[in-house]
Amino acid sequence: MIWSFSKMHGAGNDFVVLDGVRQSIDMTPERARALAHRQFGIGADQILLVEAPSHPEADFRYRIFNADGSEVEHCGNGARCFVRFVHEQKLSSRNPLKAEIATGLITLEEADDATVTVNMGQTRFEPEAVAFDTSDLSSTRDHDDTLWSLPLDNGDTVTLSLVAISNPHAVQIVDDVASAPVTVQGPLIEGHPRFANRVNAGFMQVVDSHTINLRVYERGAGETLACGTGACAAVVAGIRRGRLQSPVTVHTRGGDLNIAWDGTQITMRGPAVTVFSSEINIDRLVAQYRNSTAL
Ligand SMILES: N[C@@H](CCC[C@H](N)C(=O)O)C(=O)O
Repeated sequence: MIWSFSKMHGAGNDFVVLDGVRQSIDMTPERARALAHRQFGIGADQILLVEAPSHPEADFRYRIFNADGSEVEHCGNGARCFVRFVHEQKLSSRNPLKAEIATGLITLEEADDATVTVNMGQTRFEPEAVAFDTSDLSSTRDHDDTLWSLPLDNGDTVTLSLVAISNPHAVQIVDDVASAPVTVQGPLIEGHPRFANRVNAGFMQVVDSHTINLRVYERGAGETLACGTGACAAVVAGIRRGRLQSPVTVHTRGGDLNIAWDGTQITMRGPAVTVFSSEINIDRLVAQYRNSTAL
């Protein structure tokens, strides 16, 4: 079966985007892994699938698969690419658009300067919202936030803010993102047994009250050049901790994102870029991927 796709990125967080409205796409974890593989596939942090909605108020349903094949609740950089894709592929000229994600509806608007603004939906802070087991763990208060001290397997203890932007995030403040132990602590936090559904691990350096530097070790994808929901989670955590004021410019390794939070609504503005569009034989790709001796 031949699938048309676009290769896109939002601040360097890259995607294979598929139109499941005009073509029949049966996505499986293995197909997502094969498409996302950097050597044996097209290569992507996430696979995005645009489908017809089931919600009466939505224009489309927007589904997200991590590079490891897991289907997840939200993807901020992907949401911006989703709108650009829908407009470029002439699936709809509507602007703004409403998209159905796993936890509800999000609103997205493309601007004349080629940026996209997304109203990111609900924000929650209870440990249950990120499926975090707090039993016998110590916590402290920092302004409006609760910080959890989590011992890691390597002997480090990290101090985490918990934020769900539909998907789960654990954010810590570090002195310097360049030297932060992202690749050591990231996988230990991501796969910590206290997070029943794993978690995205954010490392935020506060530059001033309207600026942060951010790196995120993403659940199911490893460290990416940018994470949109991670940027939202970091900004919300920083505001709740009294370190930041809305709006905030988030410098990531792949570019800048602008995040605003009024205590209820969180919006993200940033770029969405199409690299190329092409076609792939998905059955042949998966067969080659299965036969690869290197995996
Ligand atoms: N890159 C994304 C987030 C993608 C999903 C995440 N890895 C998860 O598992 O929740 C973004 O831009 O938000």
